[in-house]
Amino acid sequence: MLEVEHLACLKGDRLLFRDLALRLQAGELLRVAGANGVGKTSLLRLVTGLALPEAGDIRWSARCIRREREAFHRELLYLGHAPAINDLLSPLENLRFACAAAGDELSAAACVQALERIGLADQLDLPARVLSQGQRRRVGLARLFLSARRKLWVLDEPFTALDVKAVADLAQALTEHCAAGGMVMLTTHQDAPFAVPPRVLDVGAYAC
Ligand SMILES: Nc1ncnc2c1ncn2[C@@H]1O[C@H](COP(=O)(O)OP(=O)(O)OP(=O)(O)O)[C@@H](O)[C@H]1O
Repeated sequence: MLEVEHLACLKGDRLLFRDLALRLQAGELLRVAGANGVGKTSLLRLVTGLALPEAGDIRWSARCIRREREAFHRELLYLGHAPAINDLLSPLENLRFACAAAGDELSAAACVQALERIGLADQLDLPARVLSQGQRRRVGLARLFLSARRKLWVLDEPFTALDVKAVADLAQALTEHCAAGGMVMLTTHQDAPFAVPPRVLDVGAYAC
């Protein structure tokens, strides 16, 4: 379980939010909502341990994520709002690099399968710089199909630039991850076709 209590986020000299609390249990999908600039991305970065809070506690399996950083990160998949892609590399090379950097030893065949599943069968070997925005997004999202063992998926605007079918497929993949005992925490400004509407956390309710 992910537990957050009394969380405060400072940017420069501005307190974005304070006293934010959330709980995410196995099987749950949480949508982090709020206006532009309210602090959704900032919250995701705090929860993943990529940024430090001004105040508050973040626990994974009842342990502080700062003290158990490595164990926490083994169970976490974080995809930021901008696809982290090297333009000179192909989708396959990018995916293999991202997996290796995260400590996942995966075969080329498994990566090819994930890219095919996300709809990039015809772009496997193209340099990433020629890909469309939606295809670039898909390169990053292919990691979802290789990350079932990572319980917590934290996704910043995963639906951006995807076409209607890809949005539906992604919503299905996230639902399946939760059904298998995983957890998803995401931001999105668009309505995604989830079979069951996700629980919503409004960051604006904690704004300063
Ligand atoms: N040095 C700084 N001083 C003051 N405010 C800052 C500083 N750096 C960032 N900010 C503010 O912190 C906020 C960061 O917002 P964040 O990216 O978390 O918002 P968001 O809710 O994800 O927005 P969006 O919906 O646009 O993606 C913004 O309002 C930004 O203006």
